[in-house]
Parts: sequence; C-alpha cells; structure tokens
Amino acid sequence: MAVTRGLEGVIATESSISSIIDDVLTYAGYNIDDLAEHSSFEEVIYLLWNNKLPTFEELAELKQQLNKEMRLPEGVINHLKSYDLKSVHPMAALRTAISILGLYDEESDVVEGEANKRKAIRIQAKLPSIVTAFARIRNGEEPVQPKENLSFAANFLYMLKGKDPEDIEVEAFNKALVLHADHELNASTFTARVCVATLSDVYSGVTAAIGALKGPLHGGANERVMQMLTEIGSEENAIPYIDEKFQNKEKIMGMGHRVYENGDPRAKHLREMSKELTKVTGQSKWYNMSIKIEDYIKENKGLPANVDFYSASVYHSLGIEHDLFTPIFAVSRVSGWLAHILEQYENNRLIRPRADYTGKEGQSYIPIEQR
Ligand SMILES: CC(=O)SCCNC(=O)CCNC(=O)[C@H](O)C(C)(C)COP(=O)(O)OP(=O)(O)OC[C@H]1O[C@@H](n2cnc3c(N)ncnc32)[C@H](O)[C@@H]1OP(=O)(O)O
Ligand SMILES: O=C([O-])CC(=O)C(=O)O
Repeated sequence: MAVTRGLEGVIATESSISSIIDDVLTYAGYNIDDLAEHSSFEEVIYLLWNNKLPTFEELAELKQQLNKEMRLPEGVINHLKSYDLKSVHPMAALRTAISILGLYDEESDVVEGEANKRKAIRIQAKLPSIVTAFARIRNGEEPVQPKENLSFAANFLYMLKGKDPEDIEVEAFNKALVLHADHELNASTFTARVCVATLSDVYSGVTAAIGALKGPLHGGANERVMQMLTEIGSEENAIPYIDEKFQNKEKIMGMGHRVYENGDPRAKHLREMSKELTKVTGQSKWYNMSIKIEDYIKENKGLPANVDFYSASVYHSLGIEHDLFTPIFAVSRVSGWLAHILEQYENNRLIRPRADYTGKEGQSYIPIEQR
C-alpha cells in the first residue's frame, strides 16, 4: 500500500465536534464567524462538549463549575517555584505541571464517563491558572487567585497581570479563545486521541497534546511569528527579510496550512483585531509589517496566513510576553482536546496504523566481540 506522508487527506475518525469543509470552519455546525462575533468562550466550551449551545441556566452552571475549580493545589504552585523558571520554556512547564496536576486528582485514573467529564472541567479551569502562575512566579510575583465575578477571558488577564483588564482587552482575548478552541483532527488533537484510545487517562491525553502543540509547525508558530516581526523591526525591512528566508528555503512562520486551500477563515478576525489593537497601543507598525508580509507571501508562494500569524501581534498588543503565546493557545485548545478525548472514549478503538518497512532484511546476528 502507498504511504500517505504526514497522513495528508487520510480520514482517521468520525467526529461531530468541528468541521472544515471548503475552507469553512464550524463548531458543531455553527460557523466560526458567528461564534467569533457573538459568543463567549464558556459558551464555546459548552458547545464543544455537549454538541449544543447552552441555555442561560446551563451556561451559568458551567461558569460556576469552572470558577470553583480554578484554584491550583499548593503542590503544583510549589513545584513551579522549585526550579529556575527563567531557563524553562512555559510550554515545557505547562506539560509537566498538567502531568503533576493529575497526581492531585483522586479520579485521575478512573477512565469512566462522569469522572472523565469532571476531570475535563478541572483541567479546563486549572490550565489558565498554571500558565498565569508560571508567568508571575518567573517574574518574582505571587500567583493571583481568580475572581468569581469575572469571565474566563477576563480572569486569565486578571490572574496574569494582577489588575482588572480593560473591556477592549477582554473582548479581544475572548475572541482569540473562541477562534482557537477546536480544529478538527489537527496534530495535537490527534495526539490526544491516539493517547486515550489506549484507554489511558484524560491527564495523559492532555499532557501528550501539549507536547504536540509546542512544536513550531503547529502551535509553537505564534511565538515565532513575533520573533520574526521583532527581527524585521521596520516596514522597510519586511520584504528583504522574507526574500532572504525564501533564498535560504526557510519557512515563514504563521503562513500555510495543511487543510485550507484559499485561506484560514480565522485569520480575517485576528487581522482586524491586530489592526485595531495596534492602533490603540500606538504600535501600528506590527500590523503594517504583517500585512506587507502576508500580501507578499500570498503573491509569491500562494500561501495564506494561518491562525498563528495575526494572533502574534494581537497578544503582543495585549502586553503579553511572547513565550506565553503558545501556552495561551493551549488555554483555548484544551477545550477541543477534551471534547475529542470524551468523544474518543465514547466510541473507542485502538489507533494503530502500519509502517511501510524500508530497512535492511535477512541480517545474520554477529556476536558483539566480532563486530
Ligand atoms: C495552529 C497551526 O498549527 S497552523 C500552522 C502553524 N505552523 C506554521 O505556521 C509553520 C509554517 N507553516 C508550515 O510549516 C506549513 O505550511 C504547515 C506545516 C502548516 C503545513 O504544511 P504541509 O501541508 O505539510 O506542507 P509542507 O510543509 O509539505 O509544504 C508544502 C510546500 O509549501 C512550502 N511551504 C509550506 N509552508 C510554508 C511556509 N510557511 N513558508 C514557506 N514555504 C512553505 C514548503 O516549503 C513546501 O514547498 P516544496 O514543495 O517546494 O518543498
Ligand atoms: O488544523 C491544523 O492542522 C492546525 C491547527 O490546529 C489549527 O489550524 O488550528
């Protein structure tokens, strides 16, 4: 049988969580454009986990459950304080901290319907607390406890900065969370599904997914987009910089996508947010540079911007440290991972493809002394 490199185009599972058809992204049948305009991230979590939008009561209950579960066990905070965070990438710290969090959950190894749902709430609630605690401890500050009356998006910014965020910041951050929440069988989601398809536990699935998201060809691209923009430094420098990358056959971060042919429907929302926020902060150069790069790459390589491209200047404008961009992706995408993990358990079969063996054959064993 022919090998499909990178499993491109292979249909590996059925799913009713999100779909990408003709470059249109939907969550449970709702167009991402409508969700981005109208919904809160909590509504999207509910939608992904229940395949329907919540009523007022259902949403209130989910918000209350999430809020109740946001506090971290002391042991996780002490763990974060126990090593030199300055030399640790936050995605590595997050991967380890989620794994440690499982050690404090009595139901960690109970792979069963209701226990899995309870763990989903705990993980969704605590992941932002880990990212923000990491960021504060690294800067010599104490973690900030969440506020009960704040939304998920507002609480993240509050726990990160220790002060109430502005409305415009909350609105932008909420929209970014909505846009990143799920994306069919992307690499980290597939990783999570492969992991739990062995009937391993939810914490293992999320830990594995964080490892996959960390890579620069996936969620790690957003941090590198900002690194690139910083290196470019000015609008005049943008095209010569990209030309040099082309000459060296280097990839441009935030560009291209395995599934979208004519463009990522999320990019237009993030582009608009980047335009608005960079204007507000008086740093339009990040947006202007990004537009120039996007147009040039589209024209010369036919590659469209993906979700990571404009999220970089959006998060930068919100005053967020650049290496937190990918952990923030995880704060949102964990909702999708958890939906897929629950769906995988519902109709499980071990995921175990085959490899086309291309190595040597018929080797005679030679004792070590004679090699
Ligand atoms: C949330 C997300 O995960 S979105 C993706 C985030 N990742 C990035 O932004 C990293 C940059 N982009 C890429 O590396 C790719 O476009 C991917 C990984 C996203 C998708 O890649 P694939 O579908 O596997 O395409 P592949 O890497 O095989 O590239 C196909 C061709 O397009 C070129 N190409 C693809 N993306 C880029 C890019 N960003 N910059 C320059 N060239 C590119 C490749 O060099 C290759 O050219 P070739 O055929 O001449 O060798
Ligand atoms: O779907 C993919 O290949 C990458 C991804 O996670 C996204 O674009 O959100």
